[in-house]
Amino acid sequence: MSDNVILSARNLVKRYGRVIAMDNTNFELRRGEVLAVIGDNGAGKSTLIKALSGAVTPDEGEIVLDGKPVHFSSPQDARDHGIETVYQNLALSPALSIADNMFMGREIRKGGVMGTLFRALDKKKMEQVAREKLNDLGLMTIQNINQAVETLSGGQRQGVAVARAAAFGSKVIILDEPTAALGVKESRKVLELIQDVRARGVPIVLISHNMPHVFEVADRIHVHRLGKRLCVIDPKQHSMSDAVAYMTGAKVPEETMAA
Ligand SMILES: Nc1ncnc2c1ncn2[C@@H]1O[C@H](COP(=O)(O)OP(=O)(O)OP(=O)(O)O)[C@@H](O)[C@H]1O
Repeated sequence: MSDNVILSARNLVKRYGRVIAMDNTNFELRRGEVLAVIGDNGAGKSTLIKALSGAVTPDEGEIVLDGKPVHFSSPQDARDHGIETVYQNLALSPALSIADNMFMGREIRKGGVMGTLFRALDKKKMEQVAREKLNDLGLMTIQNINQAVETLSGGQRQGVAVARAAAFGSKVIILDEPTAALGVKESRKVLELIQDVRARGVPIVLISHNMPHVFEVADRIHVHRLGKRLCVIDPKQHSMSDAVAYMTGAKVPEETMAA
């Protein structure tokens, strides 16, 4: 397998009783790219993403991260390996502040006995780092880092979730429908953020039903159909109507990009 590939999967299978959610599917994410994953409802995109992010254990098949086979036992295990997934709804805890959300599960403790024995949090340090990370990604339209996340706009929330994923040395960021609940302006911000993250060299998997968004930011498009990857297309060589036709089976792809 080429060095250019950061995350791949081969022949993944997942059965739920008689339903085959993944039917020998393959997957390949290259370094530094935005790979969109598209497919009709029930095609098996979520199951694939859950397998890549440790939320589902495949019945068969192999996942390779950075050249090494991996078997994730949980989403936390996948995170520990550098795969961050931002789900549309589950991304953040609304009642907690921005800084607390950014450091959830990775809190910075105070030095000395207060930190080691009493596990006291270094709030100042966390606020400072959170501010820096948001600033880096051009997200400082947020006024107050101690503001509860529930008071942010949808776009800002997505921003915080993506910033959190991007801030902690992730190797891969998976975004599940990041613009689905957002207005035009907020969607634009999130699309810009995706491009910023790519510019920093972090590859992104973008699951989306929004064809204009997919065509705007994706370097390649993985088309999923009936539980497996049907083809990978170049958005510069194919139209949105081609993509939809492949997804729905109205058209069979003739040639696809090397996957
Ligand atoms: N936990 C489960 N138990 C039973 N069947 C499941 C489960 N998860 C997924 N499936 C089935 O597997 C198939 C693929 O579902 P999946 O959610 O992966 O598709 P999807 O492409 O993400 O769909 P959508 O775009 O509608 O979210 C569907 O037929 C679904 O009903």
